[in-house]
Amino acid sequence: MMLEVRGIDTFHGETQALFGVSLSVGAGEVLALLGANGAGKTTLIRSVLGLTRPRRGEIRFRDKVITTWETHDIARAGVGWVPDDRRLCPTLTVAKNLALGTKATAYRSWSVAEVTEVFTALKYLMARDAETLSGGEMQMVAIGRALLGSPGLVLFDEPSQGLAPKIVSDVMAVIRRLKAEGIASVVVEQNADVALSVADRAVILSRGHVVWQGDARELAADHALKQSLLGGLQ
Ligand SMILES: Nc1ncnc2c1ncn2[C@@H]1O[C@H](COP(=O)(O)OP(=O)(O)OP(=O)(O)O)[C@@H](O)[C@H]1O
Repeated sequence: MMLEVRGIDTFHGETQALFGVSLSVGAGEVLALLGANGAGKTTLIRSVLGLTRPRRGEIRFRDKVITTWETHDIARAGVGWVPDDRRLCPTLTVAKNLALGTKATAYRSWSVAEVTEVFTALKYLMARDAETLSGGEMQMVAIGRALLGSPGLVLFDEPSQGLAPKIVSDVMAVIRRLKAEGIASVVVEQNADVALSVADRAVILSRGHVVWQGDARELAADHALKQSLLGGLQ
């Protein structure tokens, strides 16, 4: 198993955001993590990354308990992150932003040439400061940076948010390519149909609780189930 989250309770101050949440992601598996605003999706990602630590429960990555590891050690173990707000260094060039994310792990390394092969537009943007990029271009840099970090698992937080349909489909193609190479992904999405189009399995959170988990295709095909679980979110 690539990632196993077992019964975590995570708080922001005194406010509990996750209640006994458990989920798992196998090698090369794509998990869609769905739910309304405030359901706890980002908190789950932050818990895995050691940014907001769970008070109870356990997180394992490749059978190692990482619950109390430092964030940089979790990254070095092969957990990649594409944050919803991209988190680029605004006054550094695209090339420097990509270089900052580059590291070796136990997983396959990516070259800048491979990243620009995936996102061809990046080739012509290398010398531009990150703050001058469009939202879609920033997202490509954020994903490229995650790939250059040689991940075995990538946590995508709202990858389609604010992007044109063409870029959304490029991003989903990257997730499929990662899968073909055995790299697992967790895809947090407000847009359920986009995430379900690439996912093997889905987990739905509601107010910090897992309320459904199962086969992504089954959920995608069952309009009534989607409606009852996700309401207007599809
Ligand atoms: N820094 C914080 N301080 C206090 N409460 C927080 C903080 N971050 C999140 N929360 C609360 O924790 C709960 C879960 O939030 P979280 O951001 O994980 O949800 P989400 O599913 O990612 O939502 P969204 O789709 O809106 O990003 C919400 O009730 C939110 O208000």
